[in-house]
Amino acid sequence: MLNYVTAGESHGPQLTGIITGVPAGLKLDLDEINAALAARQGGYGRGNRQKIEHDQVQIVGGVRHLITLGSPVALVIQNRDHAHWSQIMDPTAPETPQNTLRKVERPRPGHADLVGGMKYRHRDLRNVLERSSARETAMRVAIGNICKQLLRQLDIDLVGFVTQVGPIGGEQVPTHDVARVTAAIQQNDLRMVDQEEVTAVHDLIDQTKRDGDTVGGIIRVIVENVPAGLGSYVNWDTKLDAKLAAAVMGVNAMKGVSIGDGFAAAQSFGSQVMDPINWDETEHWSRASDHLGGFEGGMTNGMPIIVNAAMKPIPTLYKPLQTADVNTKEAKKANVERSDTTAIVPASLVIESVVAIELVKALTDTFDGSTLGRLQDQVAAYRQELADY
Ligand SMILES: Cc1cc2nc3c(=O)[nH]c(=O)nc-3n(C[C@H](O)[C@H](O)[C@H](O)COP(=O)(O)O)c2cc1C
Ligand SMILES: C=C(O[C@@H]1CC(C(=O)O)=C[C@@H](OP(=O)(O)O)[C@H]1O)C(=O)O
Repeated sequence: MLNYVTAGESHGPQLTGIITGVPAGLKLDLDEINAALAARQGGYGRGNRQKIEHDQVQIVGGVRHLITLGSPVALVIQNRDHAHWSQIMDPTAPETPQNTLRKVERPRPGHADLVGGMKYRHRDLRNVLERSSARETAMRVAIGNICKQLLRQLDIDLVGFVTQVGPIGGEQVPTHDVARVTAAIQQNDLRMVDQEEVTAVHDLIDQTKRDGDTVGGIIRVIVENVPAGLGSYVNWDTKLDAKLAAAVMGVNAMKGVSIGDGFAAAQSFGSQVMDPINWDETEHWSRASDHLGGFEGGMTNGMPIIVNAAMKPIPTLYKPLQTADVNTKEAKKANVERSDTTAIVPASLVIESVVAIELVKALTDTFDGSTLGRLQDQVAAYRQELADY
């Protein structure tokens, strides 16, 4: 089964990622990975860090001539900003007054600073924020894009987009058409389908920034053409909707995950929420609707997967909140580290990525993922079996 680990601090030399279980024989499109990284850097409301970075993936293991070998794939993304932090963030230089400059002692409410310091006995909270920073999500997007490329070889496509920023937007008519959504969101810098909301959201973000405040939002990922029966009802820890929820919640600043109609389903009657089953000669098994977001019993049911994620506002406020110095215990205003006003756009790419990764995990758990060819054969045979059921 595919798995991955990442390492690296926000202002350290680089991010490192290792993916195990990538099938042999997958031809990688490097430009596509780099385009995904560039998209994650963009979006309205980002801070100045992205003017410094120019994220490009280096593949340093597991691939020859752009084709995966079946061995662990190792990836690197440089932190250009490290040049400005080379002493402070040098992994091996001894501690001196010079390289402990820019100590963080006033924890920001909502960030990992205070609890991370308590747990790991750090008195310089930089030791916490450097890793809790969402800089790490650049690597998850690179890994996610490799998974997206693999899914495409199995005719599975997905897209993440923004449905709400602060109070603007909201539940739209669920759209299951990945190509249509992808085309629509490329028309604006908010990855929103509804173009009419875009100007209002720009104004909201501008005003929020002027106020020294921040704003969150809601992201949706839709996935098309996933075969029924991935995941299982037989045990709590085999349910794929639960694994997806954990992966989404594992992204920085996520506070809610729902599938399909999600919380709205709780306000509706059963007749409005269950997706009626149909069988006919051409379509075989199909559903009249997709309120349940493609899941029944923790298993994919063949309908598009719909995952929603609620992102809280960014914790670092330019008008900082009350806190206390972790060393002197004096009441102070929280630390202000350069920051985004909103990161809902990059987060939509990160959520898309973790969903892609989780689906590849499920596929390579269910089928033999040693080689792409065998995986394709097994998935095709399985799809035929489902159609014949
Ligand atoms: C793409 C992305 C960018 C983010 N940028 C910032 C930022 O500039 N400043 C900040 O304080 N938090 C930012 N965050 C949120 C923090 O990383 C996050 O709130 C923090 O790690 C605490 O974790 P938690 O919110 O999951 O509890 C960002 C999150 C994401 C997904
Ligand atoms: C570096 C990225 O996001 C960072 C995430 C982040 C945080 O606290 O999560 C804080 C900011 O870091 P910095 O103080 O260096 O600007 C963001 O810029 C990135 O997305 O590439």
